[in-house]
Amino acid sequence: MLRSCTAGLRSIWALRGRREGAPRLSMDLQPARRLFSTEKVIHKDWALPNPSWSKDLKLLFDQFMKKCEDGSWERLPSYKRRSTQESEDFKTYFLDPKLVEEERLSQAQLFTRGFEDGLGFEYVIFKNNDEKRTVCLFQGGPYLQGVPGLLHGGAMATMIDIALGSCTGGAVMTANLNINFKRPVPLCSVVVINSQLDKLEGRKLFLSCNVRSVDEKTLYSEATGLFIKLDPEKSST
Ligand SMILES: CCCCCCCC/C=C\CCCCCCCC(=O)SCCNC(=O)CCNC(=O)[C@H](O)C(C)(C)COP(=O)(O)OP(=O)(O)OC[C@H]1O[C@@H](n2cnc3c(N)ncnc32)[C@H](O)[C@@H]1OP(=O)(O)O
Repeated sequence: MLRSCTAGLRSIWALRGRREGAPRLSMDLQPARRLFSTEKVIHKDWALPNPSWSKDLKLLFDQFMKKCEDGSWERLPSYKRRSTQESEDFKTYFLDPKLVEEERLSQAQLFTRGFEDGLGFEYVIFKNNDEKRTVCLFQGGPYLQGVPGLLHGGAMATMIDIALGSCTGGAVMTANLNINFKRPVPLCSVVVINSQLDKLEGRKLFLSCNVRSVDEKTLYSEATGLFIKLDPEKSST
């Protein structure tokens, strides 16, 4: 585990070194470059391998990509920002312009995608629509440390929330999340989150998941969640 983390960090530092060593642009060109690279970052799909991914994560990714070939599974792309359609869906419920200034909103991004490659949340989600379940492959980086050498429980809870949410569809909010942390997760290791939709009752979606090691021998966590489809007649704020 430690070896893969060190290798990951080494490649991050190597990337940084290259970036820092790159020739600087003149002052006049920098704003244009910043705008261009920001655009590229916003539209980049982050649920794809990068040099910080461990051998385990790449191997599992390849296995699931194979399962996608017959159409039974699909890889969910992941962006730093919500799509225009998703944002419009949620604006219907959270319309109060006093809450967040438009300028601040334009800076908003999914916080799990706010880290440099390998330092935070590295993950990809695969969905099986017929079976109403998803598999999330997650490698928690060194900036997600809680107890020394271990992944912070809040980081795990975040990924569980996202994994359960990926089994829903449309505009939903988490109403309840229950997690049993059974074993601590080593920092920089890869875990597999298996989530499923158990029951749909009106606007209520009942979901559950388990978090296991790649070899499936260790059960790290079990969780249940209640998600509520937002009611267009109600404003939540
Ligand atoms: C989400 C993005 C999706 C994009 C998709 C991208 C691709 C997929 C990839 C990745 C997925 C990403 C997933 C991200 C996940 C992140 C989610 C969050 O972080 S959410 C922030 C934290 N949650 C809050 O802040 C909620 C705060 N609470 C509320 O706003 C309301 O309470 C709300 C909307 C949850 C419900 O309010 P009401 O007014 O619409 O509905 P009422 O009438 O109160 O409840 C409806 C039913 O649910 C029960 N209910 C509500 N809350 C309950 C609770 N806590 N426990 C038990 N039952 C509850 C009620 O008893 C009622 O049941 P009866 O219909 O009468 O049978």
